[in-house]
Amino acid sequence: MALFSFFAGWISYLLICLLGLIFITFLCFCLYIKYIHLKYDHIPGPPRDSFVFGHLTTIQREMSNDRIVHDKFLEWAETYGPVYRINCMHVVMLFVTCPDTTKEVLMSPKYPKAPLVYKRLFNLFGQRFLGSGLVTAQNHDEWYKQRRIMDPAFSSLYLRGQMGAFNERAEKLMDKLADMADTNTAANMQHMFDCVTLDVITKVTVTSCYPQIPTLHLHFILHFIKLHLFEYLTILHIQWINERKMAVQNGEDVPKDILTQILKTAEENIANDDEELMLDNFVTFFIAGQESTANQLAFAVMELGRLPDILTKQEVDDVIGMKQEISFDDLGKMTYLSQVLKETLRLYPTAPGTSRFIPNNIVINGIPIPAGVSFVFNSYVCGRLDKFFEDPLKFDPERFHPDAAKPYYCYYPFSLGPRSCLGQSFAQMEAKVVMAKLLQRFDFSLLPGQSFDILDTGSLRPKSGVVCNIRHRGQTPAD
Ligand code: HEM
Repeated sequence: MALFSFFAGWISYLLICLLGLIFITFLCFCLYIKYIHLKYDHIPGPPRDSFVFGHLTTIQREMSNDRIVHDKFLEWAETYGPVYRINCMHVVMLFVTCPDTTKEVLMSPKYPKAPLVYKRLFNLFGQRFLGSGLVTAQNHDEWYKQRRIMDPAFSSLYLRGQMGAFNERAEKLMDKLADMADTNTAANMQHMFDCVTLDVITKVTVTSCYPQIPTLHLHFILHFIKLHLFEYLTILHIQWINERKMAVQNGEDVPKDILTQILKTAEENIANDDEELMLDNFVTFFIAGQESTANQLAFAVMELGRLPDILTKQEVDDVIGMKQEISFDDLGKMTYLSQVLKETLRLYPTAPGTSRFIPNNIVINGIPIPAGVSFVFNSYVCGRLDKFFEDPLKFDPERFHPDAAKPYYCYYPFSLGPRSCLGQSFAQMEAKVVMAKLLQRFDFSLLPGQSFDILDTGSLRPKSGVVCNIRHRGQTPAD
């Protein structure tokens, strides 16, 4: 009995100590939050939901209520101006729409990507995801080394050489659409574009290994990728990487494709994690190279389906007529189609923003910003602010007419500066080839009753899937 009371006494004593410790830790954390509030509260921003959680409750409510959180960020930008503050516990994020600050920060290598955001992409669901690949690399020197090596695979010369791949893969999609037109089957265009962009990135990344792929069904791959992304990519990529390494070792003539460049990034990596870096970049290119372009195409078809008065067909007919093989020079001549694609990304920036860590004091519009904070540059918000784009919700490709004034640091769907999208030209060439062939061959109309809402899964995509009736050009609906 005495032994029991002795232990019970000790356990209660330990519990009291533990509770005391938790209380003191919480108190210190609250004091730190208070200090952060005092440091940044002179910056305008919406009222906090609570002292500890800051604006997290509102943000989570927006996300869970099937709305897109970027509309809330837009509402706050309209209310609080070119820089406003968001608190998430002890973290402060500043949403910046001031063009001069956007220029100063994004165009400079001095401001690294915000660790808070990009460290989350290192792993996903406990698995290594983008790791230290190009999008997520934090250290400037390590990133620069990778970027320098990857650049040649995205040079204009190399991309010209990829026109065959873009044409061939887009042609496969057209065949599928022709079947659907013949059988009067509605097409989920988002799904169609998901397949074609996966097909293209696979073909272009691993030119020589590619013949193995057609045996796999692309729809199946897409589903599988979504469920078991990392495992799938890892197995496939290790196989491709090993085959290419062997080819290099045997002195074979290897293509200068993305895979060869990825192998080089690892060769030059001083840290000894070269295998991991290769896989990181492989996953990075598959993710970055597939979804955002597919979503852009789907949004473009959605808007063209909504607004049949936007006439893209005449230009396509004039430039490519009946020919199947679109050339690099043809792409440059389809300027109106470029305007349509640019306007699509203004309203629907499929990768909606970027962020930077600010290690020094800075002033925005006369407001002093103390060092140690992250800036968020949100292209969805900028693209929909009427101070930058008049009547912003109107889809109007004339905004990007070659003679129109260029938007000044308020339009950046591919980000800006040294960390801007490496695949921008690749993506827009691919999108143009697919759209030009689609407009050349088919008329499409949206199935009635679909919403035009946006689904935010990190990248933005049309919620409805953009389901269309497809007809051969000139065929009347009753044919
Ligand atoms: C419509 C299509 C695309 C859009 C809207 C887009 C948008 C972006 C944006 C906004 C960033 C900056 C991300 C950030 O700062 O967090 C980025 C980076 C990047 N994108 Fe894209 N992208 C597209 C297509 C592609 C394609 C097709 C590829 C490759 C084949 C690609 C490869 C990359 C890479 C490697 C980076 C990281 C660049 C670096 O930090 O050096 N993207 N992209």
